[in-house]
Amino acid sequence: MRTEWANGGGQPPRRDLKVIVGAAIIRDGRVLACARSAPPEVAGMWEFPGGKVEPGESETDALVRECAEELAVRVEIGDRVGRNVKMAHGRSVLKVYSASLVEDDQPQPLEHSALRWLSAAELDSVTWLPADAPIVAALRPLLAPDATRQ
Ligand SMILES: Nc1nc2c([nH]c(=O)n2[C@H]2C[C@H](O)[C@@H](COP(=O)(O)OP(=O)(O)OP(=O)(O)O)O2)c(=O)[nH]1
Repeated sequence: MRTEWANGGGQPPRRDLKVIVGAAIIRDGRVLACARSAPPEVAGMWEFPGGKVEPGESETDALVRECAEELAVRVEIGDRVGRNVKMAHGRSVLKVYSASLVEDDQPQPLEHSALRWLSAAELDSVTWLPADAPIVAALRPLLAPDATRQ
């Protein structure tokens, strides 16, 4: 007998699916990229600030918490950017949202080794974590085309 699952995908729903959220913080036509400081295998690669959604937490709440912890900033969360990206053989999924800084909050690299504001033309000047590639592509039209135009 064939089993139909409520998610309609023909796959058993994963109770252990880990959701990782990232914030594409955009200011003056540039996005904030953050260099990971750990673990060693990904140190120096670039990502969006964020992390795991904790049990009972919404994705938006997780982003607000992670941006405060990692960058000491307040953010307002906007629309999704790009698609869900499956990671770790489908055990986790990356979801990125656009975000804006509240007032004049200035990001501080509390957990990253460097921060950079990138225009569309500068997006490829850093090495992103591999899972971020489709997100970076979807982000491009939302940014200023080069570093001089805003
Ligand atoms: N934050 C973030 N993580 C990403 C991105 N792309 C990507 O593959 N990841 C991966 C790296 C990690 O394996 C995982 C997130 O882990 P993390 O260490 O940042 O999450 P966390 O702050 O909740 O971790 P923890 O130290 O509290 O356990 O997702 C991205 O753009 N942003």
